[in-house]
Amino acid sequence: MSSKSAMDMVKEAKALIENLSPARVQEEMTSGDTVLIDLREGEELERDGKIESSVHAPRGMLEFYADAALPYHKPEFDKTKRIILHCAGGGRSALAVQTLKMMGFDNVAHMEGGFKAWKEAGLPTV
Ligand SMILES: O=S(=O)([O-])[S-]
Repeated sequence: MSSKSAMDMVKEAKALIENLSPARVQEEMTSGDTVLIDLREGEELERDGKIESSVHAPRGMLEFYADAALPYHKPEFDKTKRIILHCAGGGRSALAVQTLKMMGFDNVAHMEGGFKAWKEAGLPTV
């Protein structure tokens, strides 16, 4: 079996998913019915800050947070809502979009470039 690098997997994922600019994410957030999920680790949020309206759900638990049949389920993982994922640089979130799609989330996208791109665009953090 041939093996793939992490970056091969991210590249393949990005070709199949919705990649949103930080400006587009901000725009969608003002519409009210969009959930922004931050997949970074707690230490990253403490060190670098966060986007105010985001919900923290570290990627390691993603499948368990997203599965409504499990006690770990987080209500923000709602298949009827628009969900946008972000991480630090857009790699983890691209892979996570694919995972959520496999789990039946149809309206899910990620922020290209992640929190770094959001900050570089001069958008607000807390
Ligand atoms: O997954 S990452 O792009 O934040 S390193």
